[in-house]
Amino acid sequence: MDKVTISDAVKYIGVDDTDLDLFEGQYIIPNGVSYNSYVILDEKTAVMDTVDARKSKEWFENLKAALDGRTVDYLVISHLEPDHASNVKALADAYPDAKLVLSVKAKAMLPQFFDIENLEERAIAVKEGDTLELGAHKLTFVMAPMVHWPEVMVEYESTEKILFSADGFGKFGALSADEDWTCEARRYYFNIVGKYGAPVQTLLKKAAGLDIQTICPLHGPILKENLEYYIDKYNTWSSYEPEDEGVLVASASIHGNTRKAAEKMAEILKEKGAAKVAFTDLTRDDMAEAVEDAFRYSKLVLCAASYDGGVFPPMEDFLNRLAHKSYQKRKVAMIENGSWAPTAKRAMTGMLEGMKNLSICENNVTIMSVMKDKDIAAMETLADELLSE
Ligand SMILES: Cc1cc2nc3c(=O)[nH]c(=O)nc-3n(C[C@H](O)[C@H](O)[C@H](O)COP(=O)(O)O)c2cc1C
Repeated sequence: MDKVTISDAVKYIGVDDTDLDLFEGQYIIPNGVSYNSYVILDEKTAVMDTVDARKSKEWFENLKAALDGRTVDYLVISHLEPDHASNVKALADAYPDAKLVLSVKAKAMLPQFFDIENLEERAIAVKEGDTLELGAHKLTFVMAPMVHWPEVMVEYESTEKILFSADGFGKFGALSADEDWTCEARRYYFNIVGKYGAPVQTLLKKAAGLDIQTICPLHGPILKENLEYYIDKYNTWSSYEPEDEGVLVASASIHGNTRKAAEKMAEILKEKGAAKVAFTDLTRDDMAEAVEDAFRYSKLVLCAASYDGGVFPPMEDFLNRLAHKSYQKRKVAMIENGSWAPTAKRAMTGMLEGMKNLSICENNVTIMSVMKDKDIAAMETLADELLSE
């Protein structure tokens, strides 16, 4: 915590969590995650969100140290997800004079999580553009519904030009981890916020009207420099445009023959000059990273075994996840494998049909059990079609 510095008046009081097995019950986090929280010390004090219940003790210690004997005047609640709001009641109880500042929707949702006495008197429900004076510092509230919960708001502090961006611009990885921002921010974005591109675009348009010098998200590092880079990434991601020209080859193989064909396809694509070819084994690799790469690149090759009159479940799972996250605007090729009545292509096509603006190749390939020379020739044709504009 000591190394995270924002300013004399704005203190970081968040915590790292380095031994959580799965974030949101499904995402591996090899380098942990941080639950960020901040306190603004002015004539009035404002705590900006709390943290996950796993780290309550450490967070309260950080809070007390930062307050240095002062009390909490306001707790600003950007949204109610438990990884940030778990300590709302604990703080409300520990500081009975603190007011809870939250969106109108958050106020309505709060009793689902906590029974807070005198909520009517304690809550300040804010709307778009409302402000809160703390002294020299002033918060302006900007509603961000469905980024990625309905009650979300972000806060802009105009004296120091800080955007408290809720889960926006967050990433996996504890603050103690020394790692690249983009990879883990992209994996976080597409798997957690991905479905809500349009609300993110709306928020970005509002943010464009603010003079922002620092972004304080609820996960990951505080962003102080080169903010255009991060905002530009969010613009690309939330508009569902490919970030990089390239192909993700995704393989779902039972006994290994489909995987061999997938690897051959990756080789062919490289030989034919694909800008970048990424590969994922959907039976073993991180599914969240596969989703991330599907959005990152402009093209996708689905290689799957037939299974019980449908498609091998790891591929079904992958496509289901892509559908959840509004996968769109990409070119897709398919290679299916089967031993008696191949059905993978039909099943995959059915799942792709519900997605917007996909261009599906015509020369998709069917392999019967083991890849033959004629299959390789067919894959060459498919690669040409996929790489053509
Ligand atoms: C449980 C199970 C169900 C299968 N269902 C089908 C099927 O419906 N149609 C078909 O043609 N092949 C089916 N197969 C066969 C595989 O799709 C086929 O052997 C394929 O070549 C396997 O490729 P792989 O070596 O990549 O696993 C099934 C195999 C298993 C194990």
